[in-house]
Amino acid sequence: MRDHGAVSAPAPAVWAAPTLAESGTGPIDATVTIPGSKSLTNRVLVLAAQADGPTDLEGVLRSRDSDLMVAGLRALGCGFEELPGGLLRVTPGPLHGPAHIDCGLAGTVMRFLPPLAATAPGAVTMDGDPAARVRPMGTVLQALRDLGVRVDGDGLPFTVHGVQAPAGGTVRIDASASSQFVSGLLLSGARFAGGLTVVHTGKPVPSMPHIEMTVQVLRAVGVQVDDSGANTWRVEPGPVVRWTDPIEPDLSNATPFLAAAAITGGTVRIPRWPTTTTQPGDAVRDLLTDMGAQVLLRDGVLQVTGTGTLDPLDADLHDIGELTPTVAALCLFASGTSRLRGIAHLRGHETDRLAALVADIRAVGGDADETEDGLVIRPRPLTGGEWGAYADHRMATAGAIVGLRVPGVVVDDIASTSKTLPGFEGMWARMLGAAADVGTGASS
Ligand SMILES: O=C(O)C1=C[C@@H](OP(=O)(O)O)[C@@H](O)[C@H](O)C1
Ligand SMILES: C=C(OP(=O)(O)O)C(=O)O
Repeated sequence: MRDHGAVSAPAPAVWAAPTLAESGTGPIDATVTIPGSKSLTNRVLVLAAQADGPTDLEGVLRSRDSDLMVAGLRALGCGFEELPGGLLRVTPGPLHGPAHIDCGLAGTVMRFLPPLAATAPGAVTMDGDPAARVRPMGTVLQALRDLGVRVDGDGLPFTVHGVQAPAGGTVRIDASASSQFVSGLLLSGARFAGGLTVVHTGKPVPSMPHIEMTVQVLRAVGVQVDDSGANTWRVEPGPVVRWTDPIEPDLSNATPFLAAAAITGGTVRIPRWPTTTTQPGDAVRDLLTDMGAQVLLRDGVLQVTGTGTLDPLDADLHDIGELTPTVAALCLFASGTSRLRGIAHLRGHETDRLAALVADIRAVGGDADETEDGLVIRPRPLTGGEWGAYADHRMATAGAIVGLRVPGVVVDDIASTSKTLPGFEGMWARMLGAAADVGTGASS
């Protein structure tokens, strides 16, 4: 069985992004199979660790972020077993410390596990990559303190001193820097003796679809949630039953492939596109339609075809911030100036994504500026150059998109894609030379 014990950051790997012209295969015409959603996988893993019996999970993502979640839950006392057919069996045990948890650069691990650790008697220390240590964390830790849990530290590294059934109750937080502060508390709320009521006060919470996803998965495992009031969520204490559905593909990870079709006049199809979903990646259908691509969802397959022109965008991405690197790459090839708004919180993502995008766009001869809450991107002819990944999977895949049309783009660390999509380069190469299905298994 795969070792989920230590999931260190992969060594950086320089990658010359292939242009479509170099691939010599004509327009892209590919069907790309996308692995499971990071956000769903890591929520379902946290819930399976609290369930009333073993859960066999189908379609879970295997990547650094999900491996870190598995390792963290294992450290807290949970069992994991690979079953035939790609299933992962999660066997909940009594959760307890002492334990050490490596969060890597995974927001879902660093924000979802402290509230669970608060319910695991003993000391649980958590740390992560150097880049993780500057990500906003204090809100979750202060929330736990306000709930009577002892916590040492205000950011990574920190220690949570868990107890059997912490009292719970009402906690007020400012979640304007990350929706994950709310999701993390809700996901373990049923284990607090009095349940949890989370009240947000402050500027609007970003990434609201991700909180809707949290509410939906909690209800699917029998947890009672009241989200009827604005900025208030109530989770009742009680048992967690088993999750049964296959995990949806990661729609955000599908977006670089769809963007490839849109900017090159090719066609990309993504199977198993859900009819309804809380994944923010589903918004790519509207974004690409607004930009002039042809978008068709039929029989569970999303098909995008580039039409040869791309209109500029003026869009508020507050709810769907994780799509920004893909969208920014698309905007470089639009017919006019694009404005992306509502994404100041991206400064606390894997890297400061606004600064990183501006730096990378300029490095390949482009013209972009940061605004207070977003980006302005003015298309102009691009040249090659080094595209920095900043350890950020979505920055790396944005570089791949740009490189399709611009010779000489070199991504300085393509290995960063292993955060949520290991094997990305192989999938990309096969898309360019694709005859048939582009899965994740085979090497290129
Ligand atoms: O809960 C989740 O799974 C996520 C929530 C969002 O975080 P923010 O609210 O910090 O943007 C999103 O950007 C991230 O990729 C995944
Ligand atoms: C912001 C992201 O990740 P994380 O879950 O680490 O916050 C992302 O994947 O775009």
